[in-house]
Amino acid sequence: MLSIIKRVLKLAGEFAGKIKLAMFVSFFEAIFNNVPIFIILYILIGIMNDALDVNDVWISGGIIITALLLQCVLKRVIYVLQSGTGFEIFARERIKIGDRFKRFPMGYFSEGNKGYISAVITSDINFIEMYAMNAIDKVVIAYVNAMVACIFLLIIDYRIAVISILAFLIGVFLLKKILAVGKKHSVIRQDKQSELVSAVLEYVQGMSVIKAFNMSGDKAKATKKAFEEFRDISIEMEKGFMPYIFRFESIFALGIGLTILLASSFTVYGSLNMSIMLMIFVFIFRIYLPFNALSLLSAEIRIMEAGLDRYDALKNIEIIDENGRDIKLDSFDIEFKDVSFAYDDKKVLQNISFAIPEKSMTALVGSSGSGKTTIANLIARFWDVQKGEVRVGGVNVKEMTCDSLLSNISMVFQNVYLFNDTIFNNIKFGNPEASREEVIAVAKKARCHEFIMELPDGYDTMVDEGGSSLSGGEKQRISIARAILKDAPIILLDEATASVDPENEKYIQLAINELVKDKTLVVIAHRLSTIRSANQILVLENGNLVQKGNHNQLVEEEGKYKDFWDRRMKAKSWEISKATLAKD
Ligand SMILES: Nc1ncnc2c1ncn2[C@@H]1O[C@H](COP(=O)(O)OP(=O)(O)OP(=O)(O)O)[C@@H](O)[C@H]1O
Repeated sequence: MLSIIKRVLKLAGEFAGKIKLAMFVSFFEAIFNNVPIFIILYILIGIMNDALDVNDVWISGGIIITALLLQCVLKRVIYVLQSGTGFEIFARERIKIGDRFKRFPMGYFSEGNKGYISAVITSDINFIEMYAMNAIDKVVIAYVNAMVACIFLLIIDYRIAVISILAFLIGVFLLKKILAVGKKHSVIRQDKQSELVSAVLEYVQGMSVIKAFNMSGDKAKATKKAFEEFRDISIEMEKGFMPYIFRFESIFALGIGLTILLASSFTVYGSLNMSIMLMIFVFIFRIYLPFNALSLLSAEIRIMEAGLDRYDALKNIEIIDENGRDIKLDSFDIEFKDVSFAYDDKKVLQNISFAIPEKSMTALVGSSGSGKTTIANLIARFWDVQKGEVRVGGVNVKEMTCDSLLSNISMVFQNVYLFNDTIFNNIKFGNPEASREEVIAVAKKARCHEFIMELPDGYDTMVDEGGSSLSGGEKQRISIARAILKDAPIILLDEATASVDPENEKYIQLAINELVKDKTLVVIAHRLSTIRSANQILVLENGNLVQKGNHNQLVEEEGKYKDFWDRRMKAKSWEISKATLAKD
């Protein structure tokens, strides 16, 4: 119970002072909460012993009203101190973890982990921010009430106090057990919840494929299985701690019963005053009832603890640039020195070496799966190489922070992602400081302005998540506008292979021409004209660099490139003759 308070305080950082102050005030609020009961008992005893005058009654009434009013004031102070604190803490934590995500290796963002991340950032954190402050309050009040009642019982009759305190200690022990059992199950339950989120995400994201291939049955089955597993573990969890809840409540029932029996017997046998007996009857409930409330709260606390465990685990994922420095580069050449790389066990690049001079254009060519995208990803340090070095501007990328490296790089890839925001903000993402005029100027350069102006709200038109409301060509031009705005000296570009209509292709090419002026350009090239105009062509095959040189040099050599070029030229002439035949 107390551990959840410690953990929330640790997480609270600069807000910890406010929470501690709220706890301190809660302590007094709980004390004032007991005052009316003492006074009522005082009045009762006075009346029974015929020892109360009107003055005493007035004073007692005054004390009760003052205590109740003070309690209201303190409640208000607690509310002011606590209100919004949970939301403040977790808004800050979400921003912090969001920043950290940028520094995780890309490999971490697998489908399975996406579900895990979503579950932690949404369900787990939401739950904690909603209930943490309330839980802290209830725990403090329960402990203070029990403490006051124990002290009171010790003062008035040690025999009864021993019984009550014993039952109370056994209850605390059982409460710990309930939490331990609950925590064990909560971990499994929350893992199942991540699996459930992954399954739902995959089901929804893949809906177009599922529909196209009529697979709704199979995929729905997987999602249904995830729902059923989640249901089963939730039921198992309830069953797991039910015996302990039963024992916990039984011990307290036994404690209350025994105390009442003893107090009545002592009174009958004359060793206890009747008024004291009455006080004991009242106070015995003051010990047990708050703890009973805590047993109910234990369900919330164990979910919070498991959520905090998962959040801590997410925060402790090793970031890729732990030892990186913010380095400002003076030059923007790129070098691979004997680089080997594998995705987990899958070897993808073997002993690759090449140099890309500043402000030159290098085309990566090779069959599908030969490792072209991987090379681009390694330049941006989305992953770290296992052997060799990737150097940018003469500096090993492992020595830099991701932010300082990526400030020099723009990536324009085929699978463009647009955020669920306005077109304007999607472009501005390239440079958050840019003015509206600058955004419009780059949109014009990227040949987006015309189609944006035809949208219902122009630049303020909302884009659906992922950009699904725009065509592939339009999305790519927006991503080029974003990159032009960033104005990074290094451009990593994946030319479109997907067939866009000739009109769109012309516009994309014009946009790219604007983007790459005076830049170090690495292009995963598919168009023959791009390949031909590159200063350097790197030919890859199964993760090996098999040839390098410019077009004129490579077509003279026997090898992969000449085969590839001859094949492409043949295909092109075949396409031309087919078009001529069609015209004839
Ligand atoms: N995240 C990943 N995890 C595991 N394997 C991967 C990952 N990304 C790529 N691969 C594998 O690495 C190899 C090289 O992939 P890469 O995307 O670099 O090739 P490519 O030449 O760009 O292919 P394409 O032209 O089809 O895009 C492939 O076998 C691919 O399946």
